[in-house]
Amino acid sequence: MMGEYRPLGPSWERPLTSDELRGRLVAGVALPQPLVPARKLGNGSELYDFSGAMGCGCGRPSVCVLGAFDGVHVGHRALVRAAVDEARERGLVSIAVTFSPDPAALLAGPIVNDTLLAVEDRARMLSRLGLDAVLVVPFTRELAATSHETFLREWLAASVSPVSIHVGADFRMGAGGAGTVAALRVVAGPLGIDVHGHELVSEHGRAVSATLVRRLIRDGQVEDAARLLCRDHMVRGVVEHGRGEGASFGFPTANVRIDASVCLPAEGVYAALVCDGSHAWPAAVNVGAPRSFGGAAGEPFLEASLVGFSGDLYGRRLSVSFVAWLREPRTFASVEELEATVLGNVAWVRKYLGEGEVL
Ligand SMILES: Cc1cc2nc3c(=O)[nH]c(=O)nc-3n(C[C@H](O)[C@H](O)[C@H](O)COP(=O)(O)O)c2cc1C
Ligand SMILES: Nc1ncnc2c1ncn2[C@@H]1O[C@H](COP(=O)(O)OP(=O)(O)OP(=O)(O)O)[C@@H](O)[C@H]1O
Repeated sequence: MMGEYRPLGPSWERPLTSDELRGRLVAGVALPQPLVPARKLGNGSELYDFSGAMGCGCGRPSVCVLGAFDGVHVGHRALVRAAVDEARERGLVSIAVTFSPDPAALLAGPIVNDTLLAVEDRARMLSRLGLDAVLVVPFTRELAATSHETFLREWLAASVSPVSIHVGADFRMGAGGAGTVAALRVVAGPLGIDVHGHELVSEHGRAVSATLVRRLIRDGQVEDAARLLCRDHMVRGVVEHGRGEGASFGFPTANVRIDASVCLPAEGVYAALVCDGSHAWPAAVNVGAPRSFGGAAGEPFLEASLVGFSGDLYGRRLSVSFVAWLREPRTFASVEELEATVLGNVAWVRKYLGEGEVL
């Protein structure tokens, strides 16, 4: 039960149970799950050795999965499962080799609000899928210009000794994206490394990708995104002082400065779970500066009205997990209308996510 995310479906015909709420927080790594400290390797990459299988070096033969794995969506999970299964059967070490920043982000230029999971949360999420280790390779322009032959022979083979590599059928790496599955096989074969190119996991005929999940989130379709992520999309940030008027409206709010580069959902109002690391509350969340008070569309802004919380959260680091879309942002003609509408949103949250503290 714990750690399981089960979508309720579009109907919301019943409230989530407290087990389901806790399960969603665990599945989304909103709770602080211990993560082994990363070990810096000579080549600048960082190794998270979850099972201790890597010992003092990376010399043991391994089964590898390769890619950015932003979001750790259902397609990434299938690939990791195949690698973990093979490693278990053959008594080998399983390892995800991932890159930071996401190669697509670096190559596309400065993209704001795009990351689904910060690298530590990505490692946390991958650790839960049974992998022995995650290697985070710093993705630089120099690495981008490195050929797939060089990366495979001199980099990968030297650092994680792969005997088998699992990637998606669309995978490409190395300079100019020349390292397709077929091209990797040409280089890997003589080195005694198998390359498995897996058919992509699809939904409704569309391959699942981090790009698709980002698009859904930016459109406010957080429940569809959650189905593909197997968890609620979560962002983290620190509580700052706002204008302080919310308290007098009958709904105090925490203004959260979201970490830069995180993929923020479409402007609008959501039902969410807010967690400070040890406690969590249901919340009605507004994304986007309040338009009734001169806020302009597009300003990065998030405020949460927590159900069952009273106290001070200033300076605290919170996670916000988006559970359901409630409505579009509005410019209200009067404070009374604003207050009634927001209190109506809070009532929805109270009904479906509970009356107060989840943890
Ligand atoms: C769940 C929720 C929904 C909100 N929806 C809107 C909205 O649609 N339009 C708007 O102008 N402000 C909206 N607000 C923002 C309020 O106007 C804001 O909380 C109020 O101005 C108090 O801000 P302060 O805490 O910075 O003083 C919403 C706030 C919350 C918590
Ligand atoms: N739907 C999928 N099914 C199976 N494997 C996948 C799927 N999507 C990606 N992969 C594989 O997972 C690894 C990590 O891929 P990557 O991080 O590039 O994912 P992505 O979701 O396609 O990202 P983006 O949309 O940003 O390009 C790669 O080997 C990739 O081929």
